Amino acid sequence: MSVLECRGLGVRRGEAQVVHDLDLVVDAGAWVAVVGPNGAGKTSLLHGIAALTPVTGHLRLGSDDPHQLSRRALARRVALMAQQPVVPTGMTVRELVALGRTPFLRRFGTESATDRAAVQHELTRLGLATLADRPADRLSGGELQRVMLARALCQQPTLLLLDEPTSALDIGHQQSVLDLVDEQRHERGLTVLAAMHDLTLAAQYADRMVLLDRGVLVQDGPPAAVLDARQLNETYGARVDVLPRPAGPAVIPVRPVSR
Ligand SMILES: Nc1ncnc2c1ncn2[C@@H]1O[C@H](COP(=O)(O)OP(=O)(O)OP(=O)(O)O)[C@@H](O)[C@H]1O
Repeated sequence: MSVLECRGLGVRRGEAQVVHDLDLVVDAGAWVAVVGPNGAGKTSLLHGIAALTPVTGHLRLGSDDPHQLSRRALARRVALMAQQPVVPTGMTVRELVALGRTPFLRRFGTESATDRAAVQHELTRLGLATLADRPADRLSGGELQRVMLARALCQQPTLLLLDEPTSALDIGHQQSVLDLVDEQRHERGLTVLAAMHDLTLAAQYADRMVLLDRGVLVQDGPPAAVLDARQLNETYGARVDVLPRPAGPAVIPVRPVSR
């Protein structure tokens, strides 16, 4: 059963068509990395799927059109960890993470013991327990990124959309955060669609990669097939070597040797 189905999907931003005629079917429990150069349309695609931006064509989450679901129903199914999170002023880390429980709150917005336990659980798992009472607008970029992931996981979604989830993280936190998402995938069949610039890291976690170029899906397959040096040169204008490694291909930037 597919969790996500896009057929002939289009996304416009302002006057520009930024995603064109995109076909993508994602099965339950898969991890699909969305890669491509700056401006390729990765964020626009994720925002279209999360019903934050209008789309054209066919889009289904299971059998539902996300654009027709109520915000509450949609938030119980899909969580987006945004690339540029909005942090309300005056909110603590715990309160910001607790926003992930909003779709589960009872009438009058009261938190249950289950909601509080879910928040504490994610704070602890992401190493944020000691930051819980700090103002959320006074965190480092990497701390905030982990807070936003904790909030998304609190939603207990079926589909997790990650937009550059590790861009501000040091190498240790990159691995621990992606390991944690992968654990959720195996424990409860979470499906992951993640826009990532680090191709080597993306290849280690995703079992499938889709490559966007100027809004068009140009490659779709296992990382070893998509990460081809010639293709990457064509799409990114990058000089790279691609080395086969047991955990997935490693993409190494190559600087021409100067004389
Ligand atoms: N609100 C907007 N109004 C008009 N154009 C926009 C808007 N947001 C994005 N765009 C344009 O849409 C195109 C796709 O942008 P998008 O953010 O989806 O790309 P991306 O692949 O996520 O890029 P990056 O890797 O730089 O984050 C870009 O040309 C961008 O300038």
